[in-house]
Amino acid sequence: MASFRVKGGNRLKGSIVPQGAKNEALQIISAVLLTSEPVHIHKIPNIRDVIKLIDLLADLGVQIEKTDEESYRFTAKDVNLKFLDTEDFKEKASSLRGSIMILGPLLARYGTGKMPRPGGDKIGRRRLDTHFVGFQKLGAQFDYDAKNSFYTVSGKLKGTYMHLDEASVTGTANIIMAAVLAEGLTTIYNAACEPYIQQLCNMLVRMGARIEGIGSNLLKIEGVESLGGTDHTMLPDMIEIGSFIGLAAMTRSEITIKDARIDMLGIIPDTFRRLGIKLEFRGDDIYVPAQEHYEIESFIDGSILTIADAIWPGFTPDLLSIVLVTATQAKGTVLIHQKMFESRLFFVDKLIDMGAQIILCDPHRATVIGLDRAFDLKGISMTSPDIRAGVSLLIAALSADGTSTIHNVEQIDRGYQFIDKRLKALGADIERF
Ligand SMILES: CC(=O)N[C@H]1[C@@H](OP(=O)(O)OP(=O)(O)OC[C@H]2O[C@@H](n3ccc(=O)[nH]c3=O)[C@H](O)[C@@H]2O)O[C@H](CO)[C@@H](O)[C@@H]1O
Ligand SMILES: C=C(OP(=O)(O)O)C(=O)O
Repeated sequence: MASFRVKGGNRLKGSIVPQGAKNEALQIISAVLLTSEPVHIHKIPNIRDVIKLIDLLADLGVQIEKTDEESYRFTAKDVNLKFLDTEDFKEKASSLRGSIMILGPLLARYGTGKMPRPGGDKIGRRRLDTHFVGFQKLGAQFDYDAKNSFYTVSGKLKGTYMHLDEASVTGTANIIMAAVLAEGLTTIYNAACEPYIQQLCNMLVRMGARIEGIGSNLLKIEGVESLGGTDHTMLPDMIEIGSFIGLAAMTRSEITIKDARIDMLGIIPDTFRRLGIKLEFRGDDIYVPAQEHYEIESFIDGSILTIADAIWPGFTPDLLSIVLVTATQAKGTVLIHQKMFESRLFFVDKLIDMGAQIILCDPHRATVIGLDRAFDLKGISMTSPDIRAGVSLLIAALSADGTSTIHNVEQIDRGYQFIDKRLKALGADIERF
């Protein structure tokens, strides 16, 4: 188990380039299984979950060539489906959430797909019903071996109308990837439409898929016989961008986030602005000036601001922990409402130990009463429970008085590329041990 030793209090300064988006990469890399032709993908983040997925594809027989630091060419000509029956597959596929998205492509192209219960953050119940109900609606047979938590889907797919019970991100991606090769028209209503999904759809269209409604919650997909190769470049990771905004505000730092694709950030910049954080758009860069104080807005009627997660184009749940930690040094009060996940707010105990004023109202809601720098948080020893809580604790530690130790930073490495090295380059005092 790796750890970070963080000496807080340094002001950071400089420019940082966001990595390619983690959750987009997991979809896009899965989609290479849909074609026998080469798919050349750029801006692939060098993070644990993505490396694990690439390894899984290599085990399945996909030819993989690293063409530069952040680019790989994938050719899924001869896929070895026997690997799906091995213990090795079960172990590897169950170690990340994103692996679930190889199911749709395998089912569509080979008529069969298997998967153990996938891994990912332990942040509450994470059901997969949307994925499997969608596959079944497309005509697939579904079997669940409850004893071994093993899912199997098989059959020839036929387009249909479906209204998803929830706008699941990975569920929508999986169903889209199945439908592009199904016979006839598939209509997906209540589809997720995150930038990750838009990017996936745009890539599939370049591969020859016929998809209408990209960016909306109503997708119409006319199945085609086969798909060809393409080139694809990942968007900058919007969750990293939000994390850097929070980090800059908490540590009174002046940071420029380069090439942020501001047009794809939705409500994220305005949500940080509601905490009182000043942001300037300079071309496609986001400049965050050093800020001694920032004041949380109230609603127009004077009531306390609530920041809640919602499906896109609402505010992503993956940034709520970062908003929460950032609010601890703001002036004012905010209610953080994590609607989607049940166990994502428990990390606030550690912030409370550091001196933050937070009331955990219930598993979904926490009220943060900002300290307005009346005093610094103090460094403590803590363990990173999940990827975004981990980064929030890192931000708290970097702003704190004294030294903190954060254990289990593999959680952070799942989604933030070389984070210690990149923050050190901005002046952070952080050691991995
Ligand atoms: C690998 C990957 O891409 N992971 C992301 C993906 O996970 P993932 O695709 O697993 O998440 P889902 O979108 O399926 O669901 C997330 C949670 O929200 C709930 N839910 C979802 C939709 C809805 O309309 N109502 C509702 O309550 C689900 O029951 C679940 O508890 O999307 C999540 C939601 O943005 C992100 O936190 C994860 O980082
Ligand atoms: C919850 C997340 O990831 P995963 O779905 O891979 O667990 C996340 O990226 O914040």
